[in-house]
Amino acid sequence: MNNPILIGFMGSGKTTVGRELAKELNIPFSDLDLVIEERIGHTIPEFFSSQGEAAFRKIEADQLIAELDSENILATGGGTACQAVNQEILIQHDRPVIWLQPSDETTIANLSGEDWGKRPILADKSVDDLIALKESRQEKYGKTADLIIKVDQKTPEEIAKEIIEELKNV
Ligand SMILES: Nc1ncnc2c1ncn2[C@@H]1O[C@H](COP(=O)(O)OP(=O)(O)OP(=O)(O)O)[C@@H](O)[C@H]1O
Ligand SMILES: O=C(O)C1=C[C@@H](O)[C@@H](O)[C@H](O)C1
Ligand SMILES: [Mg+2]
Repeated sequence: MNNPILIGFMGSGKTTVGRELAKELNIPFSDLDLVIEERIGHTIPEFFSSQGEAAFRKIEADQLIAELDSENILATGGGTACQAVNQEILIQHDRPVIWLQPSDETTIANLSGEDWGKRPILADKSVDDLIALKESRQEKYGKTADLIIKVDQKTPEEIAKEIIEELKNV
């Protein structure tokens, strides 16, 4: 099997479900955000405030290519699949790209509390801004996705199992 790549908006569960999927399939897991944090020696919010988003996007694109050299299940960052350069890479690759798709309500619930502050893109943003950003990105995720998985009211384990079933048909 070509191991899947998870895409989707912040809080859709890419990291959480990716870990579960890797456990179920007994395949190593990589999380692009975490690999980048190890590489730069700072948290992503720290890097955004010192170097800015454009610098982050360069490293993200570079690290995406590096991660695709491995067979690990890959959880991308929330903006990875929205960058044109990354879309090219994801489309050309023959690994299945899975879009985790939550409702607005689930997105807000998943990002409330601590998780909001860990995402620099959300700094100083309201809930309405968050929903507008999510809406503006939908078409971009759709462009690269081979499979859409709706995640509302499902546990990470259930989502992982559904992905495994659906992958048999991709
Ligand atoms: N299916 C789920 N059921 C319950 N909680 C969930 C589910 N999926 C994710 N969460 C929770 O939502 C929060 C965000 O999840 P996660 O970090 O996996 O999202 P992400 O898509 O990786 O976000 P980012 O794009 O910012 O990396 C976490 O606190 C996680 O525990
Ligand atoms: O949605 C985004 O643009 C981001 C999501 C996070 O996963 C990180 O990759 C970073 O905070 C940017
Ligand atoms: Mg994540």
